[in-house]
Amino acid sequence: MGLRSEEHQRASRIPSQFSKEERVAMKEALKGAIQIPTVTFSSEKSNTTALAEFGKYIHKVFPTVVSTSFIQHEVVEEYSHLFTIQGSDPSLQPYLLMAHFDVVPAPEEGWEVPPFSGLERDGVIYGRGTLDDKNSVMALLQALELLLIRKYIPRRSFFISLGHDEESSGTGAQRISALLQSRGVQLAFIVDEGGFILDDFIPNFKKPIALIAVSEKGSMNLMLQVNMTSGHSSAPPKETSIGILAAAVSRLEQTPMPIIFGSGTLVTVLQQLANEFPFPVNIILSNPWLFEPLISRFMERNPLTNAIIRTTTALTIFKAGVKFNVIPPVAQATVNFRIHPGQTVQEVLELTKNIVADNRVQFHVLSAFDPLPVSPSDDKALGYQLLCQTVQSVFPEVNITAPVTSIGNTDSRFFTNLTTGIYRFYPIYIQPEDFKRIHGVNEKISVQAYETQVKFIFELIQNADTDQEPVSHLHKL
Ligand SMILES: CCCCCCCC/C=C\CCCCCCCC(=O)N[C@@H](Cc1ccccc1)C(=O)O
Ligand SMILES: [Zn+2]
Ligand SMILES: [Zn+2]
Repeated sequence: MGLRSEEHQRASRIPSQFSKEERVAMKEALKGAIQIPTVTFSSEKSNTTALAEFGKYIHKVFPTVVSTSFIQHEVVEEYSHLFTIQGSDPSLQPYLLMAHFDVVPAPEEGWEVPPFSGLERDGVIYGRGTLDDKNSVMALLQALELLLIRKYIPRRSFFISLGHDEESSGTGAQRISALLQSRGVQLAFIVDEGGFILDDFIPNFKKPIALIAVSEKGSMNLMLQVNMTSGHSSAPPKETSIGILAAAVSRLEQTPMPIIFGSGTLVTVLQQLANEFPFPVNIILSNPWLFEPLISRFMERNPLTNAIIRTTTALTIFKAGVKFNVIPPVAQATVNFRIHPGQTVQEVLELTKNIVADNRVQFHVLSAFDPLPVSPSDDKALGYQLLCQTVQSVFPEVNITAPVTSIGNTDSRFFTNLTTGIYRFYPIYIQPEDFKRIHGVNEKISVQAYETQVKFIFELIQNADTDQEPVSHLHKL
């Protein structure tokens, strides 16, 4: 794709090379960020002292960003941050880079180092938020700081949105989206957390694959409730609220939602992978419809690939009973569904009621949204192409880039009114065991991976200064 003439790019390009002092400063800045325990416990409870401290911290470590005349910094919804970087060419449509600095809780059990210590061991920084998502927050500001120090003036305007409550599906990013909308902003594209460079994941396949998420699964939190008469445990009824509810949720767990294979990004990934395998795997992968049962059986075995082919059902909360000799009148359970792009909230609700098939069980939808629209990934999709171009230059060993659907949700879902091009991508290698560390124990990032993430943003911002305008796309579903 002719994003911009090579000659023009070369002339004004700032090389992504950082001095030893800069490299030390950037890793120390990340460690400092990890040490601020910006924990979101629930939508009602977060560490607001830490959230405020984080705001002061970014002022301290990125002095050039906050003092540059063409950058406006606003605090939104008390703790979130919006940076507006005014480009020199107002004819170019702006874009948005997003991340969040709240983190999920990290009880110390099982951690090799305290989760908020930011300790470095053997070239690896440990701590909650090193992958999700303080690394991205810090890399965005760090890359901008380094560009500004080198007197870089962007041509294309852009925004940096740093949310404070992504982990509780809060309002920080929503308010930033509303603010941009009230200012009449339309964006060329958005980049948020999500996809990554998958490494050593597929058996007997050693090549890395850059997965750029062009959509997100939908979600539903459904509360199931059973009310029965309470009483003395010495003369129990034949069935209790707990027993009926336990049987209902067990049926849900034992009856996975149907496999939906047909549409969208999965077929594209498989077809791209097909070229990399010898006979007969190449034939199987390039004809996914024909070999659907075989491929599905293989994908079902791994929780990550299983999540790609169906709506998932996760039993996450179970509440009943207060005393060993009292039959509780009420039992409640919450089920978290991640909805495949081929289904809707309504369809999943109906299927769930049919699986439970017990009219003593009541259903209460606590929160829900349908799968997100699919952003374009063709050769005219500016955001997607810029990410591919930057992957190629920063990770020359990665030859396969493919669009996927994110199995988790991101703050970018609140921005669908502002653009059709929403891409979710961490420019880092993730192996299966790293994936478990996100929201798990011993979350960590190597110093080298973090430096490369900064380099990626440094390059992406410069690549975005292309004359190319995005072609208007309708959302594909
Ligand atoms: C052929 C190989 C295929 C392998 C496919 C792997 C595809 C993986 C794609 C994306 C990875 C997902 C990254 C997860 C980022 C999600 C961040 C997150 O945890 N979000 C929370 C947000 C949330 C939402 C609603 C309420 C509270 C919090 C989440 O989704 O739970
Ligand atoms: Zn995250
Ligand atoms: Zn998260």
